[in-house]
Amino acid sequence: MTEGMPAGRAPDLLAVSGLCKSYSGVPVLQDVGFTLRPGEAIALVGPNGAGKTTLLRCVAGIEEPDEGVVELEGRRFRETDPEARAAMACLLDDFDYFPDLSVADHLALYAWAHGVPDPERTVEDVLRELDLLPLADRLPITLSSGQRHRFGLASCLVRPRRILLLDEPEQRLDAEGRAWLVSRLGAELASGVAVLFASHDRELVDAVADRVIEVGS
Ligand SMILES: Nc1ncnc2c1ncn2[C@@H]1O[C@H](COP(=O)(O)OP(=O)(O)OP(=O)(O)O)[C@@H](O)[C@H]1O
Repeated sequence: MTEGMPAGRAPDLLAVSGLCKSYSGVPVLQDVGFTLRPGEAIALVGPNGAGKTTLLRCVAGIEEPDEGVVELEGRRFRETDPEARAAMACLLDDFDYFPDLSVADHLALYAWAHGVPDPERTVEDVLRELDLLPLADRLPITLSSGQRHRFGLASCLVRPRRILLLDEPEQRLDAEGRAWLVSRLGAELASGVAVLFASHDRELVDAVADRVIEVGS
């Protein structure tokens, strides 16, 4: 246990401190800081343009903050560090895929690249869970926006993860999909995965988040 840590408190997985980010001189993030422990969920809330996505992108290392530090288990987080990359599964605005690989092939490649022992089995299980099995052989471009969003969520679930970073994971999901999301995120937390997510869905936030950060206030 870390010196000085209260008994029973898990050590921080992620520690964010002093994050500042401006675009063209206009401040978006000003001195943002928080910590996230295993099995804990933090929701980022706030109106359109508040800075939620910017904060997630800075934490994921996709965006360079003007100031501030992101640490994974006490070490500075670098996207180029394979260990750090292996820990963080992200679904951000700009989910990218290989346009000429089928849904299943894409996910299998992803699982294999992350060292999952039985990629095909893992992919099949996740496709089934997300109702994507009938679409396994389709190209991503042929999916509806909701199906493509499920595909993005699937890409986070076929790989190992200790932190899930999700930007509006509820978007484009139908009612059944939203109920699934609540229960899946609950299962992730129960297994010790930490979740940092931005959301406009109050029900999802209330059901999943241990703490809420109002971004931009
Ligand atoms: N690359 C960029 N260049 C310039 N301005 C940007 C850039 N990215 C974001 N912004 C601005 O930063 C502010 C925060 O944007 P951000 O996408 O982080 O907000 P958000 O809270 O995620 O919004 P939403 O709820 O609409 O998704 C907005 O004013 C946006 O216009």
